[in-house]
Amino acid sequence: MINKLITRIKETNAPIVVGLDPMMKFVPEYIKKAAFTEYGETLEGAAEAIWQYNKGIVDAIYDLVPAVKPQVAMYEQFGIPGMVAFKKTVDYCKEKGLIVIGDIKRGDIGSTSEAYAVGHLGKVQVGSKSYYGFDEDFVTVNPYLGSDGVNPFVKICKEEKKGIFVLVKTSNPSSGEFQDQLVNGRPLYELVGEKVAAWGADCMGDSYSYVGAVVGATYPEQGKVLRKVMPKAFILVPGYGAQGGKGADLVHFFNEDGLGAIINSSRGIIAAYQQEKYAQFGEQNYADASRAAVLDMREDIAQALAAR
Ligand SMILES: O=c1ccn([C@@H]2O[C@H](COP(=O)(O)O)[C@@H](O)[C@H]2O)c(=O)[nH]1
Repeated sequence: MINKLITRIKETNAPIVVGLDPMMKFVPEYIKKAAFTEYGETLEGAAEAIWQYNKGIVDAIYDLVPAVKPQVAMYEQFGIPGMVAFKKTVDYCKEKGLIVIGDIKRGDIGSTSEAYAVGHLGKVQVGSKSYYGFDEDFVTVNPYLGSDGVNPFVKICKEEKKGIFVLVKTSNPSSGEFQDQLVNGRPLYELVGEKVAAWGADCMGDSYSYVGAVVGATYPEQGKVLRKVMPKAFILVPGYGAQGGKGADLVHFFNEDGLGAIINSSRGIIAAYQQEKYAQFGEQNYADASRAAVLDMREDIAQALAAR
């Protein structure tokens, strides 16, 4: 899957992942109205609304980008109907040829991590049969329980030819509270970066490992260091757009080959129509606004890379 991701990045010329983080406040009124008319103001109604909203966005951007990243929390808050909408979104994106990165941030003791890995990347055994659960292509993994929380994901990735992105240095303001703590004089995120390189060493695709990392665009200096610590890890970079990250902040996340990073934007793209810059599209054309935002993001990144 890492090879496919790289091929699609080259084909689209867009190292971009569109974050599918649907919030009800982003869903246009006409979509909510239709969903609530059919299902009432219920969890089912909300789930239908976010599914229809997602579908509109995916139809508008699927030819421009290699990948999408549905954030499971945005679906989980609507209980079982929300998780059905998550699965429908995963399947629809895959039908459209998109690579799906499930932002699930899981990681637990080994036996529990194994169940998470089976449920999201692999197949679960039921008697003599086996079934895919959510069946994303990549998932995000929280490594802070140590190797036994990560290894089950790596094992399933090997079997299924899928991949993971391991949280190394997250984009949020308080990420330094623990991640920047010095251990033997070095920040913890650097040690985690070294572990990512080690976990990924025997998980190589043609040029990059399918054990990747998450490093926030909001920490460009740390990104520069981590790029060197994990030269073969693909870096998923959230924090662009709504969290303040800009094209110029991203350049050090890429290797000299122009590859090695994929930049996420969620709110900045899916709720573009609510921004002044794209307001002319209006609510009815929210998906066209998302398409315009992807094109602008692609240009921003291309300019930043050309100027480095
Ligand atoms: O360090 C991290 C890890 C994950 N995320 C996730 O990415 C998106 C960002 O959304 P925006 O709307 O583009 O800010 C969201 O799903 C986060 O949970 C992150 O932001 N930082």
